[in-house]
Amino acid sequence: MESVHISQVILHIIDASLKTPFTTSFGTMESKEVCIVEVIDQSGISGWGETVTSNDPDYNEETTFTAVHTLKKFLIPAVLNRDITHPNEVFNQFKFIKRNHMAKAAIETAIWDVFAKKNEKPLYEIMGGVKQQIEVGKSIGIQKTPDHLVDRVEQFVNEGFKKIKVKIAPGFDSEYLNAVRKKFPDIPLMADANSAYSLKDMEDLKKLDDYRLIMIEQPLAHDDIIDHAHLQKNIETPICLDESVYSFETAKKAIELGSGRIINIKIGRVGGLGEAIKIHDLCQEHNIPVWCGGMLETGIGRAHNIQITTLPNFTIPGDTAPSQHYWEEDIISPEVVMDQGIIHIPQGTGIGYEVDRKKINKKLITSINFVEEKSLAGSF
Ligand SMILES: O=C(O)CCC(=O)C1=CC=C[C@@H](O)[C@@H]1C(=O)O
Ligand SMILES: [Mg+2]
Repeated sequence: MESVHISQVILHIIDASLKTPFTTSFGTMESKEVCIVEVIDQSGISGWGETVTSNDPDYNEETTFTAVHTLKKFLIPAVLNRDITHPNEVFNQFKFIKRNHMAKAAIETAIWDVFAKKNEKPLYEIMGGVKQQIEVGKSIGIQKTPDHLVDRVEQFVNEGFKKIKVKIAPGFDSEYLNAVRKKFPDIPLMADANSAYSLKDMEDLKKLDDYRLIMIEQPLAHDDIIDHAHLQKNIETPICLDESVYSFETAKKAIELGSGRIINIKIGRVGGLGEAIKIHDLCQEHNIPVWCGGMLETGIGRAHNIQITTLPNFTIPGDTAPSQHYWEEDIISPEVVMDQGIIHIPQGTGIGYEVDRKKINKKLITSINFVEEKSLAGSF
């Protein structure tokens, strides 16, 4: 395989407004600033990634502002004008920087994309993907009433989604799940609590077993694997970890402790594709199924999610709904579409979708161009 030499990086910072506000136990998102990372190889080929941060540090400790700072001051200098033999080495090159995984993933995934394009292969082939199509799930934010939730579930069941994920929190759980199960007794249904509960809620959490959920995602604290292990011993419903598993090491520890039986892999949360593939492989060795979580990405991040979902142990439909579920207009072409709950893997090189510069420019707040060390000067 041909190595890559990144001779230029451009950060395109855009304002991305969701079609429908998205409510979870920690708040409602209507729009966010996204830093689109374009890395340009000396051959002129571009690779693309994006920050999956939001404007507030409500999912993890990062924001788009912190990510742009970390990219400018540390991550871009670490790869600019250097030869990269394989994108697998990039995460290790960043290890002098603690955490900041979403910032790292934004540029590491772009390097995977440009590497695949330069070697004229689809990204899934470089990663060891085995599927030509993937099943798709839909994540639904907290709704005003149980009836509103049932209506949304009905809409998405009719669209053919293979898994329905509903957000829950204290006061928005049993009544809502009961209403959905009454109308849809057999659909593959899961709930995501985004750390809204604690072990003090054990009796409420035990009630979740009444709804035959395929999993309960991240019920307890965002940085916990001990209480989750205790809870898993007390409920039948498989626990799926999201926020708690931010690295290969935390995945290893969570598996050893029995903190959960399923892991939601998010490329941004774990620091990039290299780390995500390592976690996938570890889970496969321990018969822990994984699926690809979503972070309300634009088409660039969505394309990376689709590519990684072709790996064999991604056996549960991910939160990879089509572009039109999020954006009036996505920034890729073609947009991500779904056919009765299935996305067909694009056969183009790299991420398989073209990035539409005109559509980026329509949402552009600012762009920052890095061609050599001196352009890294300046304050923030
Ligand atoms: O991108 C999607 O459709 C999934 C969105 C989603 O469920 C989430 C996005 C971002 C943070 C969380 O609120 C939540 C999750 O925890 O999976
Ligand atoms: Mg989650």
